[in-house]
Amino acid sequence: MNGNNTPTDNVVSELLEMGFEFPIALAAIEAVGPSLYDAVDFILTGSCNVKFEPSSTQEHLNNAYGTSSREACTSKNMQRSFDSKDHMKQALITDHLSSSVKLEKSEPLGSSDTLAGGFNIAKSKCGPLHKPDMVQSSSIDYRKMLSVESSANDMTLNELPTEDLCSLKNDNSSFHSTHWSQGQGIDSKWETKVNFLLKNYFGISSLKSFQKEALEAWLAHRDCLVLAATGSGKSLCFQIPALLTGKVVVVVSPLISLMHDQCLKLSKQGVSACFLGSGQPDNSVEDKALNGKYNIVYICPETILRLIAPLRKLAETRGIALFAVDEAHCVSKWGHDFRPDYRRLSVLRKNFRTSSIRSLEHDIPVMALTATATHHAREDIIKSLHMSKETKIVITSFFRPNLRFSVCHSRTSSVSSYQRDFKELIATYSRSRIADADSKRKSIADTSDGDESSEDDVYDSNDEASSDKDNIDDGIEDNELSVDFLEDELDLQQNVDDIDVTCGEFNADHPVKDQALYNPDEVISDPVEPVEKFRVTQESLGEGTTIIYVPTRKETVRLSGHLCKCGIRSAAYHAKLPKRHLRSVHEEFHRNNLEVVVATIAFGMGIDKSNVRRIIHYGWPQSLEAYYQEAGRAGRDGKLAECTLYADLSRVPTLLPSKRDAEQAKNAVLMLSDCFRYGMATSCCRAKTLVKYFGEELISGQCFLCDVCVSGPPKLENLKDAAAIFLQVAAAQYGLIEITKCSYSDAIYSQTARQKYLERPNFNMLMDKIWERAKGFSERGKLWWRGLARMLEDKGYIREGDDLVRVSIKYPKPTELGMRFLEAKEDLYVYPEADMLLSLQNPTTSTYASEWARGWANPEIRRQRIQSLKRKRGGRKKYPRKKKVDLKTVRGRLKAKLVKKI
Ligand SMILES: Nc1ncnc2c1ncn2[C@@H]1O[C@H](COP(=O)(O)OP(=O)(O)OP(=O)(O)O)[C@@H](O)[C@H]1O
Ligand SMILES: [Mg+2]
Repeated sequence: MNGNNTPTDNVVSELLEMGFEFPIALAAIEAVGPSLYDAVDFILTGSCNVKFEPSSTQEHLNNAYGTSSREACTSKNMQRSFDSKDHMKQALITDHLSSSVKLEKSEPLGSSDTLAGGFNIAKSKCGPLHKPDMVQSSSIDYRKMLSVESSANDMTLNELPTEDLCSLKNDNSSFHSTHWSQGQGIDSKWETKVNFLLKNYFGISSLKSFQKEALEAWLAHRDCLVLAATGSGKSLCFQIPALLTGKVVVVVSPLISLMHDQCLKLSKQGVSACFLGSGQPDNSVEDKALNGKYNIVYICPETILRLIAPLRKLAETRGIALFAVDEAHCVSKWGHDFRPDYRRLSVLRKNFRTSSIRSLEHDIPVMALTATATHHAREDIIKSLHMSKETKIVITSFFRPNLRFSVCHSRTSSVSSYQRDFKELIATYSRSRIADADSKRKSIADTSDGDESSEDDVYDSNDEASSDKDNIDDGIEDNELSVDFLEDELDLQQNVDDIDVTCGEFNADHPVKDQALYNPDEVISDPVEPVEKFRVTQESLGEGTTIIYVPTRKETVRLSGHLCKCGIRSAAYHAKLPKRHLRSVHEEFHRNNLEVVVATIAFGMGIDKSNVRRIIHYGWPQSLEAYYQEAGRAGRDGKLAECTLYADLSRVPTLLPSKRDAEQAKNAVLMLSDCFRYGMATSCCRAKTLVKYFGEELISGQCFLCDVCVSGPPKLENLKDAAAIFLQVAAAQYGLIEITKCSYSDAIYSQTARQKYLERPNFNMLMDKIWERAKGFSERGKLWWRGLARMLEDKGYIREGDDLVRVSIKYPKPTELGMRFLEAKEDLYVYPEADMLLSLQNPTTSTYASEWARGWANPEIRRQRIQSLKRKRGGRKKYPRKKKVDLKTVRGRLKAKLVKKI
């Protein structure tokens, strides 16, 4: 940040970076002064704390977005919001945990310093443990949170006072002693014991087969790599060993919020746990963890590297049953979420083996778990973690039979696209709200009124046709990043912690006692269920929540604003927003108070909410790994859920900026390229493509649900002639064929022209030649040829002339295989892909460069072109003219900055 900037300048730039509009940022600063924290509060919450009731949402929106934002920012409204600021201020660091938190007035709270030390969870008042909103309905007792030591802290399985657990204790006392030795007490009956634990702690009737395999590997003291679909239940594989042995299980996890949520869940299930993040260490929680007070200790990779020595001690005293590396794809440079610290976890293997700790009978096993790792990534994980040669690899099907995948063309990010693409979503939520309880009649009336007007306001069906046409961009190759992408988007490459505590402790609450509460219907279905269940179904998706992933922070704010305007309870989520807001969004989402969260990929790993019905990607994801991981957050209850990718199929996606070395950059392009091909495909089942990417063949051959399975592929075409011309032109340019052999009449170039292009003719040059010479193909736009070139490249007929890796070929050079195809004059039956179909639906008269250039010499043509350009400009966003700005005033300086940014 510039040293000359005033505090106001800095706050405004920060707000702009967060995605807020300039006038709103200014208005907020005028209202609350140059405090970033207060300004964000002011914008996001208006006159109240973040609430997502329809009325307040509307107000919140009016304050934050669009034309109404200006009205809302009148001094009266601002004053009202400002007056209530104190009311919404976060009093304590832990306030963000839950709005259902109950403060015990009789006992004053300590200072926030004390609170930062950690917190204990009181007994749950919630219902069955496996209820999706169980975590939300809990209450946190701050009195207990403040107690330095709770007797429950030391509670082990043996001491839990329920009848069931007493019987468990009697049954399994041998393996709950502090010095339980792996191998002792675990006999052939281990499965019965595990089933007992499953029922009592997790409300689950039996292990899935992959969980059983992973546990068997652990029992045999083997390292294990578990690859199982998102939401399939990988956590149990490392939670059970802690309960079975009474030893500690250390889990490496990448995010504090993820660790926090898992600890909270475990405490409800009767398992004590804590997490140790990477911030300022809290010695009391850390000490207790290292003294073996908790069954499960979650640690972020940086911290575990710091704690190797005390962990070795722990291994010798209470004992460590297992090291689990969760979200293990973070280890791999070939993965989509690489974390350098994960790579250093090989220290675990080195430091916790019999050769380095004498009292150990066996090396402490390492279990790595992930839902998304290709073959390459798997090898990398095993190698990087120094896992043993005997590592057992447990793989389950990646297939999620209840997910309906589809791809739609959309320009995205333009308001007209929002109106068209989210019309159905808005209608769905409006309908479900209208069908709500009578007691909410008033708010229903408000909402439906709002919807009607908003539809009138925002949706104009006439607009659809015109914007559809606008949507096709035959200019294709646009590798330049938009202004939005040029902002600092580095954090988009990573998930974000929406919690600002560095550690926390969670004591075991009572596990489920009443088996009658256990409802098998609510348990997630096995991922390899027969597909018949969902076959040919158009059943409604039903109620539930939606996550929309967008590529930029600005867009989270913009799209969420649009949805709110249309009456949807929606909120934005991205890494730059204050943690308190993020945590609040997280919780309101889990409580079903929010219908839609519009987020960057910061709304990340480990979102374990059962009723997410739709995952919408609004813009190209960066890899299929990331896409599948994010899509996997839908339908965890086993019911039908939808995963839709809206992308501009006429444009080649670009990589978001990030620090990458040459190898990573190459790999990132390859991953993006696979993603692009997934979007373009029209003939292969989406689910099949996705699981194949992870090395699995779909047994049923297709999912019967996705857009391709439902609509079927397009008509098969023989593109032999087009392919031949493309290859001939390319081969002639490279001098690979005798010019006289060209089948089209005048493909002969002058020697100088040939010389000029000989070195490396690019795709556009080839297009000019094709249109110039092969008149029969003039109705096929560049987009169509781009599709054909991609097919030829995939078949190995052409390759990049400069040997660089690109998402879409730039310098097509025929290969030997391509030349053989050309000579053999073979048929080429293919299904046209998405961009080819798009091009044919919106034919444009193709002009080749030389003709186009000559046009400028003709005054009449020149006049027409200039006029048409002006017309086009008129219809587009008008950028502010460079006005003279007064650099002496704050407003002037900010305006100058804004104009510069644009
Ligand atoms: N054997 C089982 N039977 C029924 N439900 C189970 C079983 N094992 C786990 N589950 C449930 O599956 C849900 C998801 O579990 P978990 O969070 O461990 O998934 P995951 O595989 O780690 O997902 P992710 O890849 O997103 O991290 C949990 O609610 C859990 O209770
Ligand atoms: Mg998990």
